[in-house]
Amino acid sequence: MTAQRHHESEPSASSTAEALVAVSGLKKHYTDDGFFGGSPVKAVDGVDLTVRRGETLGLVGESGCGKTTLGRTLVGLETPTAGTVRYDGQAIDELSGEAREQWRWNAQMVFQDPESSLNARLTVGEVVAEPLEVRDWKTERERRERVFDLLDTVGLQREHFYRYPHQFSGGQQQRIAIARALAPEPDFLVLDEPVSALDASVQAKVLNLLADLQAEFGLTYVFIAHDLGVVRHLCDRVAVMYLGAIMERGPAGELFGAPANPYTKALVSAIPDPDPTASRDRITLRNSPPSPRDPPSGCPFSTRCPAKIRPAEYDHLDEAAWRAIDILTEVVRERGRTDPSLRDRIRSLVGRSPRFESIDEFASDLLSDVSIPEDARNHVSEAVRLASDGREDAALARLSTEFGGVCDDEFPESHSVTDGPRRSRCHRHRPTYSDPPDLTGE
Ligand SMILES: Nc1ncnc2c1ncn2[C@@H]1O[C@H](COP(=O)(O)OP(=O)(O)OP(=O)(O)O)[C@@H](O)[C@H]1O
Repeated sequence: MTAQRHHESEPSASSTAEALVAVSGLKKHYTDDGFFGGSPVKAVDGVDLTVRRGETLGLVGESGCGKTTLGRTLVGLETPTAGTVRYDGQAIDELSGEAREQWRWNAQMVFQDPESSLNARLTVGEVVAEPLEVRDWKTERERRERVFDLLDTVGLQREHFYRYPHQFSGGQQQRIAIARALAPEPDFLVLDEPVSALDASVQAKVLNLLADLQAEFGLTYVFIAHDLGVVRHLCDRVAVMYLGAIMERGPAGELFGAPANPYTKALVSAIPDPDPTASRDRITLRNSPPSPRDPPSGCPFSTRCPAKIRPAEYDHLDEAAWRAIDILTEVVRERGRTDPSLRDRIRSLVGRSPRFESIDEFASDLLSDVSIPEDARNHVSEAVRLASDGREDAALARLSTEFGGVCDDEFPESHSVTDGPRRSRCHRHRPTYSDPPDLTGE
């Protein structure tokens, strides 16, 4: 079953006044025709987000959750599969001619790895001047003057104009990349992990430079980062992404101080505490995120969520039993994903694969130390029998009917979680359920 991904309504007229970039129902799916071709990679899968003029919005989440793809789509380096990107109130797919050029000019991106983002055959001056030349901006003399000014702005020297990028350190290369991004005088920059490739000692300098540039030129930033400590320090607001969706968003201080969504709780619990004497429990998430080719049909986080809502009739099952049932469900789903003809090909290539064949053995191993009451155990055994007959869909249906709940079936709506602008996607925010509990100390 594919759950409907309802999205939030478009920003109201009053909020668009302060929105520089607003996206609604945004999707970016990649289709390929390779060996595993078929389902598209749903890198961004229904995002609603506003970036306010002059702010720094942090975009965080585990590797592969779609941050870079979303960032690239915001500056026009990717074309959305669905949804709308508005820049300064204008839908960008409706822009053409000079208006479109102007938007491309206004929205720039800085990439993680400066070395590979700079053309090694051009001098620094040529690299920075390139965007101006492409647009035939003013005279060559004026372009040269502008590049000198930009080098000065990012803390490089005039004589660096004539050198090549490889002659510089990582921090200086990132300064060159920033100068290049600033050349068209943009209002909006997507900074994709701009300091993660740099030495720790240089990171702070580049971050300070970015903060100074923002203050001087009134820039609006989307700051993509893994390092939540940096995001907390630098960003006004934060959006937490998981498997192509925004799970929570709100002011950085509030969101880090009292995360509302179970996924944010887990991420925040992993931020190292600057006070080494403070004791804080970390939430350990099991497994890795599911494939974006085949995301769960309900809540994207449902396969790993420690606060998942369980059916009331199985209140008596303990956490170990639920964990075993969840793992079994994932393994059956994984088997079901693999086309039987592909299974045969793999079998003929690598010999008999226990992963594909002995689900009974796997299940009896998994469940041997777990206490599962008889009523539940009968359903589990029936599901294993169906999977063992190659009827994974029927097995999944059985597991889902018996043990599934709202988190497996429905994409969660975005709920307001404070009086302010905080929003979180989690069924537990519905009045019928209790809020996500403290998840530490598992
Ligand atoms: N051009 C592409 N073609 C096919 N799949 C892609 C493409 N670009 C990204 N993807 C896939 O889309 C998903 C999201 O990738 P993306 O790089 O946006 O994530 P991310 O959160 O930025 O990850 P990271 O933090 O590792 O950079 C991943 O599964 C990735 O493999």
